[in-house]
Amino acid sequence: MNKDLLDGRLLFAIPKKGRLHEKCVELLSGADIQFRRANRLDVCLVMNHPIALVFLPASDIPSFVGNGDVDLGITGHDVILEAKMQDQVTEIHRLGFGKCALQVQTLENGPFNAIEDLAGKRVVTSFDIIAGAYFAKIDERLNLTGDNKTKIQYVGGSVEAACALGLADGIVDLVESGDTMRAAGLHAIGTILQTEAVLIKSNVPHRAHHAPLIDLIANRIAGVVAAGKYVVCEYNIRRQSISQATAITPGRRAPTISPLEEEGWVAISSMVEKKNIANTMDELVKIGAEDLMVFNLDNCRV
Ligand SMILES: Nc1ncnc2c1ncn2[C@@H]1O[C@H](COP(=O)(O)OP(=O)(O)OP(=O)(O)O)[C@@H](O)[C@H]1O
Ligand SMILES: O=P(O)(O)OC[C@H]1O[C@H](OP(=O)(O)OP(=O)(O)O)[C@H](O)[C@@H]1O
Repeated sequence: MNKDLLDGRLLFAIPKKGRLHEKCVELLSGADIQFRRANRLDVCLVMNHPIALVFLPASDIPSFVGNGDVDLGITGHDVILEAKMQDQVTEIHRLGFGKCALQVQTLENGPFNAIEDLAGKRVVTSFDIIAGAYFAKIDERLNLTGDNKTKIQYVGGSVEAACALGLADGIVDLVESGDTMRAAGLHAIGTILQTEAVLIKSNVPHRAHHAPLIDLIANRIAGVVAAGKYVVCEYNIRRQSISQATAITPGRRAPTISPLEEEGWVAISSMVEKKNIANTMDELVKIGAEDLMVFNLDNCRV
């Protein structure tokens, strides 16, 4: 692509493959950031904003944003810490996907069942910076020095195989459902951190002229994320139950309450967190709510 085409455009880095890619593309579509990516091309122009998307490996995005080569990016919180870029980037929003935990794991029927048991032993991981810092603190606490310190070895993938192959006494790897860990005969003996995908911007000052466009995109993305988190719950209820009903569905600011044509009844409409909706409906039915309806949101600003 001709470099002049990028002049003046905000550069926005998106994971080019892997766990986060598909969700990012959905998020861009929800925020009406329109693009057509030619086959195998890693840079593409957004049609309805002065933005160019740059498709990069998730693990490279923190340093591209942190060094000011691109303005905005989406990647995992874990990846930012692993790249030691937490002071060079600002995490604008958590995005509610790519949620998992970075855990210390050992063989289920093996001798190492606590973090302290692993201190001084061999740990294999793709997160050698985070795991190194974590075990350095444990070594220090246990006064392990020199050759007695925990040995951290980097591998690029298939970390879960390292214990069974006899290469490691423990591993540090991401766990979401736990299927990979269980299939490899491992169990978790400690959690180093919880992570999810985040929208990040560069702290490099020469990128500051893009601030209004960054705010616009960040607000749109926040709207799409919130829309995925909430539903709208509407129901009818007797007037004398309003205070109980509003305690169950307080809404974000307050519920909307409208009179019904039928004497003594009102309709209440309120945003409810999706994960609580089944319990909320049970409680509403118990206090006499009728005609309950739940609607998904396509988009919102809250
Ligand atoms: N099982 C998972 N569940 C949820 N999020 C995950 C999971 N695995 C990884 N992630 C998140 O996605 C990020 C990228 O992981 P992913 O495995 O897709 O890497 P990748 O850059 O595509 O590397 P690779 O090419 O080795 O697969 C991780 O750093 C983490 O934030
Ligand atoms: O707890 P689970 O739901 O099983 O997820 C955990 C697995 O997901 C990630 O790998 P991924 O499947 O993305 O493949 P990778 O090993 O190629 O990175 C991670 O490295 C684990 O192996």
